[in-house]
Amino acid sequence: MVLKVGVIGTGMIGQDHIRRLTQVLSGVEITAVTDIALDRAQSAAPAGAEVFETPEALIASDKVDAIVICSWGPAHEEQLLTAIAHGKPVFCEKPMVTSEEAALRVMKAEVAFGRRLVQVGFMRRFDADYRRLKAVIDSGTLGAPLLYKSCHRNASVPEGLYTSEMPLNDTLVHDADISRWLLSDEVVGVEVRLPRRSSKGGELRDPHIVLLHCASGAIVDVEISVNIGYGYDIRGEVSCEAGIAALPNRPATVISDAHGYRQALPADWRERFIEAYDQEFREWIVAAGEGTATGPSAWDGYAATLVADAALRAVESGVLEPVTMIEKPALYTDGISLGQALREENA
Ligand SMILES: NC(=O)C1=CN([C@@H]2O[C@H](COP(=O)(O)OP(=O)(O)OC[C@H]3O[C@@H](n4cnc5c(N)ncnc54)[C@H](O)[C@@H]3O)[C@@H](O)[C@H]2O)C=CC1
Ligand SMILES: O=C1[C@@H](O)[C@H](O)[C@@H](O)[C@H](O)[C@H]1O
Repeated sequence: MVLKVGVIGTGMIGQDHIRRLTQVLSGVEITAVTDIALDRAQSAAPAGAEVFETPEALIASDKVDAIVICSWGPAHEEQLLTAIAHGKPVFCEKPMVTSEEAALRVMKAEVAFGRRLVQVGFMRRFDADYRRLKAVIDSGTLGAPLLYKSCHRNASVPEGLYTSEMPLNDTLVHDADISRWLLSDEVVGVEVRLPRRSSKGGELRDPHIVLLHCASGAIVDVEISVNIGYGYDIRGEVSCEAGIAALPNRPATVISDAHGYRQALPADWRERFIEAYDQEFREWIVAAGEGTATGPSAWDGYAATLVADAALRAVESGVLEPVTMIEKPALYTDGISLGQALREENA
């Protein structure tokens, strides 16, 4: 069976996902696209795909079995709710939504539907290096994880379009999600420290140091730098009781010249995570073909949204801001996490 997919939002990542769904992966066909900029949808539409004027019309169409949302974060909620109302599996780029209330509405709709339909685009979980790092931590050979350092450095962001909230509600969400997943923990509090402001990026608040306090007591130390200039540099190192486990540097040709030994860095997320996005969609196509979703869920989207909200509050307050989650609905229960186990043990 070939999965018929409609894509909403044909900007940078929408076009990259259209490329992988048409040129790289099998078992899938793009039958529909839409964008508020209709001319962009028209030029991005693969041969044979219909260009719809609205997301609602695309989602309702019988040409579409499943949806891929690549519009801007604030537009995601309405598009997710429409897809759920039609009972169609939906892949939604991060951030799932941009407020706690919106995340609760999406989960409520999915829970009422009674089956998982939503997969959120936290592609790091599909990256082979992150998967190997998690396997080491889960094996327990290094003992309990105590600290995780996560460096998230973008070469540049578009001046004016990328606002001072976005390092926290658009970029940090990846670190929040990967930390919860790697450490099998939950974030219970967030602090933010603002170092000297980078002169690149005008009025943009950059960089940020964010401390995520986890239920187990582990602390995650995140550097978000969005105008680092030299490339897209993603690092991660977990300090455990009996050793350290770290992401390797990406393999690249070693150049020797008058400047010494060098290895190229990826330019941006498309290059660094190319295989991760491919794998994320491979797994999505299988689940969506069965009328459901696996991988990062609406619950994970909710958890990351709470961290972003707390981080934005922490910038204003300068103190540790608590993160309080609702009880996990049974739809999202996939075994007890380490954080939950420790909380119960300490109760
Ligand atoms: N997982 C990842 O690594 C990445 C995720 N993203 C996420 O993907 C989303 C899109 O990001 P980009 O492609 O970089 O942005 P972009 O600005 O290049 O593209 C967004 C597109 O969505 C369209 N759009 C916005 N609102 C719409 C609506 N209500 N209905 C239909 N179309 C609408 C815009 O006209 C634009 O063409 C964002 O949520 C972003 O955070 C982006 C880059 C990497
Ligand atoms: O999701 C992404 C972008 O939207 C975001 O702006 C970048 O900071 C991230 O590194 C990238 O993965």
